Amino acid sequence: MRIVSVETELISMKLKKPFKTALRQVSVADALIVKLTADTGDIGYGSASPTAVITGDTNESIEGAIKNYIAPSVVGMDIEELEAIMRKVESSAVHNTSAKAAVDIALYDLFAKRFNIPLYRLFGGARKEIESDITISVNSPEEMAADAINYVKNGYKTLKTKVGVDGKLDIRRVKAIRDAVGPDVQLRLDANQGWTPKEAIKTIRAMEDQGFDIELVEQPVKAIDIEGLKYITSNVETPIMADEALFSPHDCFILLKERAADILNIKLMKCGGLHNAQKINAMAESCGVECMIGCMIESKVGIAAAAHFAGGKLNITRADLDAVDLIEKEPISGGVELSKNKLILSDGAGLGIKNIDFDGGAFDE
Ligand SMILES: C[C@H](N)C(=O)N[C@@H](CCC(=O)O)C(=O)O
Ligand SMILES: [Mg+2]
Repeated sequence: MRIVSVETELISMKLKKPFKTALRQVSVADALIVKLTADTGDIGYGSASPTAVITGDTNESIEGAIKNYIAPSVVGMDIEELEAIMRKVESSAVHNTSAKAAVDIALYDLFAKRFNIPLYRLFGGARKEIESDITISVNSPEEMAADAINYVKNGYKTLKTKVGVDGKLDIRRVKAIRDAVGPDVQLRLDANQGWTPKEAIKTIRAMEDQGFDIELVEQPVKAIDIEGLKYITSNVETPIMADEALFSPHDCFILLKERAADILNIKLMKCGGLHNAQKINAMAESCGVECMIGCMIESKVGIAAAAHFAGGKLNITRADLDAVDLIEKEPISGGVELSKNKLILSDGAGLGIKNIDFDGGAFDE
């Protein structure tokens, strides 16, 4: 099964409500869909999302990297030589992790189709239902509490609360949510690099003292500040998760060696796809560190790939794959179906994507 062409198409999907973090605000989810076609007519789908404030990748850079660097390195290759193809993708350009992830996902979709099995079974077949949290954008304490109540009504048991915009106000935000939802809902926080190390320790300790019962805090400080991250991890009781500090398998090695975080957040757009995600998860597991699978504001193709990965691996103990529930009108069918707070994986071959609607047409299986 040889790869004969690589096509890309941009889709823009309106969000149900603006998504706001300490780093950015966005109302539309853009995704560059990749379609790999093999000489047998089989198709592999992938997807990349531009999150310039985190990965540095934009729609234009993703499209350019795929067209001019990554696609020429995979066309003509036999999908059964997956390891060799991955080396080519990796060495086609440095960085550009979102573009690499899109092609990597499409390659794994095609590879699993070649052997006619669902992708999660290829990764280990641990489970076919993944429970996700849902994100509460950073807003006023009152608006965040109202959002929290709605999400709990819709079946969510874990709320990922965005903070990182003023430590003192963040305490009021989290208090309002805890008071609104009661003690049985799990709360995790994501500061998206918004605090200094000292502010993080002060804020997290205050939340501990007030009994907010926080499951974990994600990326409290700047991505490059590994010492600061380690300082926080060693000085609070609440578990700390690395997100923007973890892109590559090498970043994972440093975080594990330094014991800078308690838990790791793997995202395909940061690490360059499923190939590196497996390396990161294996390294973490061998050091006794659990991983969460996360996402950007992504298409259902990217979410399906991440969910299939989580479905294969027992060391992925948490999922933040809520983008699929933030989009107003879903243009993609198959891959994964949302049932309240659970993602149910497709048993079709590969990702199980059935159809992708674009404004002017469709990619059909
Ligand atoms: C969407 C997901 N719940 C999430 O919060 N992801 C990122 C931010 C992604 C973005 O800005 O698109 C995270 O920091 O965990
Ligand atoms: Mg995060």
